[in-house]
Amino acid sequence: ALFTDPADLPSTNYDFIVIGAGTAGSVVASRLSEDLTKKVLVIEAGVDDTGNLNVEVPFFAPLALGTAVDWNYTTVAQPGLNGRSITVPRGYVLGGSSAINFLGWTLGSQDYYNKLASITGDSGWGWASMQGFFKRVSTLVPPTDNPTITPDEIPTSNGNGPLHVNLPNVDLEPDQRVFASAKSFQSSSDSNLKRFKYTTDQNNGNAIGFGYNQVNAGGGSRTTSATAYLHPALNSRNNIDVVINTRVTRLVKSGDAGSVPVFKSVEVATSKGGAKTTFTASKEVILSAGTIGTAQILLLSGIGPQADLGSKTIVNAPQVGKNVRDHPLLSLFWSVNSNRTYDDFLRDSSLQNTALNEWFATKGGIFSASPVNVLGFMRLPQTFFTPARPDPASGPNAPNTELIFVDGFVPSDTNPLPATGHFMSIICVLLSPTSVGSIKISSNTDIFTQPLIDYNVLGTDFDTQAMVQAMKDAQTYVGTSVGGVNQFTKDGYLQDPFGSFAPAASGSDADKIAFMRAHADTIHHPVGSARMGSAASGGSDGVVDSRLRVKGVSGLRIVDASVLPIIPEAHTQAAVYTVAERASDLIKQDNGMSSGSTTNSHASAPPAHSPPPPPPPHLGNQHNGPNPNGHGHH
Ligand SMILES: Cc1cc2nc3c(=O)[nH]c(=O)nc-3n(C[C@H](O)[C@H](O)[C@H](O)COP(=O)(O)OP(=O)(O)OC[C@H]3O[C@@H](n4cnc5c(N)ncnc54)[C@H](O)[C@@H]3O)c2cc1C
Repeated sequence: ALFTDPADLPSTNYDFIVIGAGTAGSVVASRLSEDLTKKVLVIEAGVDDTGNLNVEVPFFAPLALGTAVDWNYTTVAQPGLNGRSITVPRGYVLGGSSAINFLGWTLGSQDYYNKLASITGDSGWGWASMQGFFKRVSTLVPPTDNPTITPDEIPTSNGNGPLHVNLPNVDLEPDQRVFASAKSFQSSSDSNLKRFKYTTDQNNGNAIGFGYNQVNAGGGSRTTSATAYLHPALNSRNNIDVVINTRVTRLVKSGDAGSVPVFKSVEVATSKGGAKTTFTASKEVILSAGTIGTAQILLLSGIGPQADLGSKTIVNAPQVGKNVRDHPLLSLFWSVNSNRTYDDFLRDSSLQNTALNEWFATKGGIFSASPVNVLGFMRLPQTFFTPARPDPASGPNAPNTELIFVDGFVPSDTNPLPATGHFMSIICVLLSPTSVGSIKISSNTDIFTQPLIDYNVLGTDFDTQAMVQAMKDAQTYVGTSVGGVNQFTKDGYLQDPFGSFAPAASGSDADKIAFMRAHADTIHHPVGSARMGSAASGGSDGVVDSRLRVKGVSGLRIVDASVLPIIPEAHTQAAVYTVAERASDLIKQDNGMSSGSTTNSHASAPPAHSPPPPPPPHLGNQHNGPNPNGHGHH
């Protein structure tokens, strides 16, 4: 059942305790509770997801940021960004970040998973195995509303899982221009242009190419790990309890197994300085609090680098909070000769009303898809790599960079929405960054104080030069004619680079780097703070082993984005879901439970969360209701 106060839980003893009902935690809790003889407790710091339009309406995804469903963290000052500190949104809600993310559904390449297998020495992380776990997660629901999508454009890599994924419901102006360009570029004799390819499916192992953005919004509403996994388990089983509004303050040593400390107890509180309660698992505690939360909880529990924790160290785990990576992003803008872009929707509440009413009535229309219809993954030019600047991607068929085409202006703190005009934006993303950051706590802090988050954005020469190349690639993409035709300017659609981007577009590499340092952000894909160890080091560089057990302790496992030793060259949620599916099998195997379910055990439709239409939120305002955590957004 769902509880809002830990004092109301029927017991303090469970078989399994899952910390965090986020993307991974909801999968694991749901899978473990398939064994009706095992009792599962899930502890979630955040709020219920039910009835929140910013969570349910796919187009509203950006509106959830800075609200009560966001942890609302910020980074420490970033030297690579002129000392700016940037926001770090994370889901503070059932479903975790899967409930507030931008819905892109990209698995990453075969090379990525095979590299994971070779790093960890565990073939179970390789593509052949992980492709099967991916198929347990998602089902492709064809779009109902977009006649431009033909049957041969429907991706085939999704399986029959409970997460419903769709293609864009509405045709937008950049879409066919992007595809026509890619189709002509890939057959060009110019090796620079040949890097831009067309694909119908970025999730089939070959991630490279420009195609439709698959999004976890099958049927027109967002599906999350809560709607697809957690709520169906709660609705159909008595052996799973979930408590929200409750933070794990630390893991508590519950005994010793020989010389190894056992960590099967969990201390919680609902407010800073509030009463603490302890829950104990007879089998395992599974830490799924995400790259930031997991590192913070481990450090507050005395599991971390002795060099930082000093006398508070219970287990010296030098890699906790290290090896953190995120993908830098940078938005570029062009004026366009069109009045069909998103820009008017961002400015005009009557247009929003109409679109929201259509969404309520049919789950269709512009609000039924994410704000992104098309994106592409590509390699850096081969000439970019030198012995001093090797390719950091996980293999020769893994992408280095990404271009996301947006049918309107992408507003941000440093580039607010212009009052007038129509725009196309291209978001450049660096998928294979070399900058490494960290998560730390300062002494005498607690779980109610945000940790020190340092992504070290654009902290290396490789990263700044690769972003320069991505900017040039975006300009090449929209600026090149093939067979005498430029798909973007042929009918007068694309005009000049706009605003702060204009001088960088025509300027030198130094101008581009100055623009990047002033405006770059990240795309909120942090991984790595509790990484799996490498076989080459005998595991000594890992926080967890390849079965995700925390090294040096007993009873504790980590399942979330933090365990990934390298960052996927993709948006990260599909990897996290897939890792969580395999982890659920590993936990079942290690506890003598039957595993390997490949059927969809949660086939029931996500619960309908549709209240009567309220007044639409203001799309331009990203701060409608601050998170009570008050971590000082901006
Ligand atoms: C704004 C945004 C946009 C994104 N866009 C995309 C996208 O388009 N496509 C994509 O693939 N990926 C995207 N991502 C990334 C993706 O969502 C994450 O990689 C993924 O969801 C991480 O899953 P996780 O299980 O590791 O963590 P989370 O899903 O964040 O789950 C962690 C959970 O633990 C809880 N928790 C933390 N600390 C505690 C504590 N002390 N006590 C109890 N509970 C705690 C949290 O509240 C949360 O529910 C985006 C992320 C964000 C934030």
